[in-house]
Amino acid sequence: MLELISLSKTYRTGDAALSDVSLQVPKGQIVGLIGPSGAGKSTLIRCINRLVEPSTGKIELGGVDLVTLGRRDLRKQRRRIGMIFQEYALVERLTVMENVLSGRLGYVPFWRSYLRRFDASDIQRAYQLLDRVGLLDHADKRADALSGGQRQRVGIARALAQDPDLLLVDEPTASLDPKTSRQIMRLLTEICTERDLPAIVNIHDVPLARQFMQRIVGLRAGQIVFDDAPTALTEDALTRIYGAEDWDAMRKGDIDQAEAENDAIRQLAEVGA
Ligand SMILES: Nc1ncnc2c1ncn2[C@@H]1O[C@H](COP(=O)(O)OP(=O)(O)OP(=O)(O)O)[C@@H](O)[C@H]1O
Repeated sequence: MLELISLSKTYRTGDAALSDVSLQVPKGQIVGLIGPSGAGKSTLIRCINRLVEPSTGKIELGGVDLVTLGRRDLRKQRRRIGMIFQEYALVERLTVMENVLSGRLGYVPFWRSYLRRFDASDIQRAYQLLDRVGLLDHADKRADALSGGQRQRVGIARALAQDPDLLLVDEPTASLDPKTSRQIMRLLTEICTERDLPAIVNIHDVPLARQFMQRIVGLRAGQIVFDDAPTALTEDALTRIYGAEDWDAMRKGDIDQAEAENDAIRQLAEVGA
């Protein structure tokens, strides 16, 4: 389980990005983090893996407080946290297999990682993970030869190669088309259930969050203003999270996008007819 206890972060500039945030994410639960720009979503995720130092509060993962760790222990604990990024963060010139194996680098001694020598068991596991994300046939391809959706699948397999106790996922579908986005979200939710993994997903797309998340946490100005099941995410709740003006604009954007998709499907059907 992941537990945030009264977490606050004020940047040196004086920006209070998080104020007294408390949150428990049990094993196997996937939580969607939504909120307007500047609400503190990235700061929250970055505090958990200590890319940003929290100002006050505790972050416990399976009972270990991540905030007070020294450098060495922090490196060890970071292995337990799998990160998945919007822009995939793959090494483009390496193969799919090598990218997945890089998830093991925190576990192998430096000289072996330098020579990129991995145990047979690591390699076998990487094949299993590639099979799970549907990329077994692409193991030897270079990462830059893959589509966006395939790259994100490699990103997921790499995070799982770490054998993580937590997944932190930063806008995983922001660079993908709507259909591929749904496939990636489905894969992520299935994986969290199968592995009993807690996950926090920073997600801008409200309809996608509603469709796939088990729980939604809404941040506004660094505070949790909504924490409930997707079914409770009413227009009122969304107005509370985003403010009336922004939510109206977002809703209109979603309707325009859905209409554009329907138009495209209709036109394609007409061409095919
Ligand atoms: N490195 C930094 N130094 C100073 N202030 C920062 C820094 N990073 C973020 N902030 C401020 O902290 C607040 C929260 O920012 P954060 O990036 O966490 O929000 P967000 O919800 O992830 O926004 P977005 O959806 O636009 O990515 C904002 O006011 C932002 O300006």
